Amino acid sequence: MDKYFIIDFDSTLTRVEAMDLLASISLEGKPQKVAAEAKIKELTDLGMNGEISFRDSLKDRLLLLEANKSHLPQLINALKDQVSVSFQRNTEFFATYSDKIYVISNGFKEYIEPIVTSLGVLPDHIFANELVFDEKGNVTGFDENNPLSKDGGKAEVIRALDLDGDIYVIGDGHNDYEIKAAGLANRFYAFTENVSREKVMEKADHIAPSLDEVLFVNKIASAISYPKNRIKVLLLENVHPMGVALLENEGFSVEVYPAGLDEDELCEKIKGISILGIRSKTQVTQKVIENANRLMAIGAFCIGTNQIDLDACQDKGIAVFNAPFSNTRSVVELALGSIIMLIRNIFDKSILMHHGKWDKSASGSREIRGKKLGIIGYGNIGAQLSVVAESIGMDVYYYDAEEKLALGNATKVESMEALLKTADVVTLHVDGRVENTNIITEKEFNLMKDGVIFLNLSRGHVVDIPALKAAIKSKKVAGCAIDVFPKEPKSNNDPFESELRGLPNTILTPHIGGSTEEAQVNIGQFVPARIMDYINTGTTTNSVNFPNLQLPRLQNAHRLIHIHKNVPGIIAKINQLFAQHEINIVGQYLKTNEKIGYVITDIDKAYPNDLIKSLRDIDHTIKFRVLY
Ligand SMILES: NC(=O)c1ccc[n+]([C@@H]2O[C@H](COP(=O)([O-])OP(=O)(O)OC[C@H]3O[C@@H](n4cnc5c(N)ncnc54)[C@H](O)[C@@H]3O)[C@@H](O)[C@H]2O)c1
Ligand SMILES: O=C(O)[C@H](O)COP(=O)(O)O
Repeated sequence: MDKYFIIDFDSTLTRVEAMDLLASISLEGKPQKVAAEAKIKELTDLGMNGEISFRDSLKDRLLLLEANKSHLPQLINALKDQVSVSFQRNTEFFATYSDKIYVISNGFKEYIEPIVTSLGVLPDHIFANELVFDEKGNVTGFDENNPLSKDGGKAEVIRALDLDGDIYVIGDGHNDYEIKAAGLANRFYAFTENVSREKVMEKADHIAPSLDEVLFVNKIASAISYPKNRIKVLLLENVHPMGVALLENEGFSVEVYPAGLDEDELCEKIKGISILGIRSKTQVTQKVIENANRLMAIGAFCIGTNQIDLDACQDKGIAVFNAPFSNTRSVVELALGSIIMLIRNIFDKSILMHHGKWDKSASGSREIRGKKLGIIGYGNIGAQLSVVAESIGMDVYYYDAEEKLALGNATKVESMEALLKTADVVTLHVDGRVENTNIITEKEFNLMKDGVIFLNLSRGHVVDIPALKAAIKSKKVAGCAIDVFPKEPKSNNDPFESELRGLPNTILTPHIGGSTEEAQVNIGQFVPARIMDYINTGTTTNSVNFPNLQLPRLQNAHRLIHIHKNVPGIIAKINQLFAQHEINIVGQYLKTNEKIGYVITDIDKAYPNDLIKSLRDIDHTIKFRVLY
């Protein structure tokens, strides 16, 4: 049975309503422009939702337009840039199926024809209204005999066409659904790439966020390997709206959740999800990964990735990305600010003031100038803090488990013990690996100077909290700032429990070291960009668990992405298959780490179907996908 595609024009084939665009041209410079444009939009929506008769909507809009023939070339030019993105990329569909595609619109032929014929639609497959002009070229109305100027006109046109085959209607308006309602179409696809109308979507057989989706469900070759709307994204823990918007604009189906989820909840939620976005709270455990049946990538919208079982992800071919330095500066500023507040006992003084007590005294208050700052963990945050602290006069010492270049005049110390004995202020900036659990216990506090200032803005589990409490009570620690806790509430609605509550000169902050507008915007841009690069091109730059490969843009080729266990002979097997099938390799890229191999092969477009199956079937294959 032949399939015919009936495609609407305004807001489906183009991103805009052409009459809105015409209004902005024809009313340019006129005082009534803003009001008339708003009214035209309102009338369009009422008509498209089926809330007023189409003919009334058309008449009223034309009256408001005050259009003239001379406005049309400008309109056509503007419309050329407004062809819907998924239609632009699927010109091959128009070329291959030109005898099966009809554009039927209640708009006007005068501007529709030049746009859709340039896509490859046949002139005699275009049905639309026609404008009527006076002798000065002013639009005075429309051809009232044209069936498309009447309610139910689209159905009438299709009936007259008497097409022998299945009829699939793609449109955003109620008037498109009416074709199906009249019993003239087999399926109605509510097209939502540009506008989503609830009332129309309710009636649809299928919601199509892009033309690719229609082609995909009809098993017609599309310009992209997989419709983006089928890629489900779950974003937890209040990821910044910038990140949400970027992923939505990419066409993914994004679900947002404000808090973290516990293991069991996530095991349920993760099913069917292709991209997971989290922050520091959500534990992505082995069990979660076992339940993740479609997961391709995880974005940690933060620095730390200790909350993710990276090995389990690797074993399942799930790439993990983070934002390694987007909030570094924010943590540094909070650390420095806290040091000043603590060394002057500001918080306790402020609390007294709020209780009406005036305690003016210099006793126990000091400057930070010349004090010895001891940084444990001289990574991105530790090193930046070193520079900033030195610039306001602190004497910086650091200890890192790895060899690190001293910045400015900072002094490298050979052991943590030596650093603890030296520093007036000890600040922790180590990463959250399991081995760092309780690296600061009673023993380490005992090594510190009496009256030390202590900060932890790294991870909660690195400090033994009862030992810290004892050190504060004994005045070994004169002040501390703690931003991270072994157990943190799941959301802002859950209570905060800690032994540290109520202790003197103790600044407790709710894990906000990286929570500034600037940092969250940076992260909201950085992580989606890495994820989209990975999904669209296979690029793994900045992945924390995948071999890092920066890949060129894919041009006129198919990209085969093969993730496998790093065992000998896989590349040979892949290339053997290409040779057997006489496939021309355009480019090949390979990188391995201890556990996995990542091979990308760009090949000529033509390849037999069984090649894909053979590649998937190679022993030790973890994941395989094709991009084009
Ligand atoms: N409070 C917040 O909101 C917040 C924000 C951002 C980052 N963080 C946390 O801050 C920490 C530091 O972040 P970063 O970006 O600088 O990380 P990083 O990976 O750049 O630096 C960590 C450094 O610690 C060193 N290190 C690890 N274990 C050590 C140990 N036992 N002794 C000495 N050195 C050790 C590493 O060699 C590395 O140089 C991380 O735990 C991160 O999760 C917290
Ligand atoms: O790892 C980080 O970047 C910090 O711990 C911040 O985490 P958050 O995004 O959960 O605040």
